[in-house]
Amino acid sequence: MTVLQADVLVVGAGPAGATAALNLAGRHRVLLVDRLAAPLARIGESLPPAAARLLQDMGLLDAFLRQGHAPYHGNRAWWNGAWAEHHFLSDPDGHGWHLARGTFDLWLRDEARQRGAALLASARVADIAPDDGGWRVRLETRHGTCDAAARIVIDATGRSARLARKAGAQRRHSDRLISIWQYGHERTPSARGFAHIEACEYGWWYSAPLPGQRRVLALHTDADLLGNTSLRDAGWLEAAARRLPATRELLEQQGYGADTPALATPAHTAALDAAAGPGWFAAGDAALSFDPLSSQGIFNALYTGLAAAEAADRTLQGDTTACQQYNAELAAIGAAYGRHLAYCYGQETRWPSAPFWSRRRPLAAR
Ligand SMILES: Cc1cc2nc3c(=O)[nH]c(=O)nc-3n(C[C@H](O)[C@H](O)[C@H](O)COP(=O)(O)OP(=O)(O)OC[C@H]3O[C@@H](n4cnc5c(N)ncnc54)[C@H](O)[C@@H]3O)c2cc1C
Repeated sequence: MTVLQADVLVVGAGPAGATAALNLAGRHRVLLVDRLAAPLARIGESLPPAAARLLQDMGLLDAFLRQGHAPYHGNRAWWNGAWAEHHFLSDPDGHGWHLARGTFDLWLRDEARQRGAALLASARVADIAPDDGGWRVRLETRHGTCDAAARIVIDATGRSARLARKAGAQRRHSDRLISIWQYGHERTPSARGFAHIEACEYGWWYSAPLPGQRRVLALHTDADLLGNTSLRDAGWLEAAARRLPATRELLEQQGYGADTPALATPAHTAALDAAAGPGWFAAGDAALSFDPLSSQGIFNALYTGLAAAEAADRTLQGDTTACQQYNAELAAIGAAYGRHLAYCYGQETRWPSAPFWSRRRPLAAR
């Protein structure tokens, strides 16, 4: 059997994996593998302003700006019975972006390839085992099974954290949040470029304008709080959104009409007990998955993809401290995120005994 040889094998070509690969390519032999032929259309489109600095540092900003993503000027939230607005006008980095997500993910994947990473798409990792100081990985492709050998692996498989768990790391979930979402069109183009959020007794709603007069609408609630029949009714999500005072007003103003089926996707907070070990690093959602209320998931994927690339490079050069430092950095990011999230949920106090909100109250306040 042919064995593909690489210094670094990156599994998962989402934002984290593609970023890790493009930052290592040219310096090392990089193999980037993804089970999908091309990224899927998916929710997760609000990119905060600070991402511009990261993209600039990686030499990607000019190409990114040519892609026509919609400007994201801030958030408007109906939270605790009042409007809270956060404008990026005062942000030194300027505005953020509402991404055409498929275009963005595909472009990053392509950048990795152009910088010299070998891309193997439609290939799934079936097994991984330590081998000769590195790793041997079994890949299932459209043309059959093949093996890859690498000195370092980067797990960028998203929420499944497939490789890190195989390497012995444990993934800890903090809640059971899910998102039910769908796309639609809007008759009136969104002039303000704001993300909209509205809290309700069983969770919170989100909507954002997308390029091309499109809009995403989503409900975030705990999996056990969603009625069994909800998803079987095609019009349920939009009808429920139109019963909420602030979201109804937004959808009416924009002339929104849903035109895709509603899909459910996991959106819980989770983290690995270790984000790296001997010869492996986890980046993006694989290491730390964020509640979408934070709007930090893609930024975190870019940041940790870059950090994992740097740690892998140092390890290949014989630095034995890179793994430990990476773990410490990710633990600090996780702790800061946890404090910020608890603060945001703690600001909504209208339904203290509702399961969704009481589960999110700090232990000391219960
Ligand atoms: C409801 C919801 C809303 C969100 N909204 C936002 C938002 O507004 N802003 C924001 O910044 N973030 C948001 N996010 C989070 C954001 O989408 C993720 O944080 C981001 O996609 C993480 O990137 P990643 O590369 O780590 O993982 P992913 O994007 O999940 O990529 C993982 C890749 O690994 C591949 N893969 C998985 N297993 C294997 C395998 N065994 N073999 C080969 N390939 C494999 C997959 O095909 C995929 O391409 C949201 C998330 C959810 C759930």
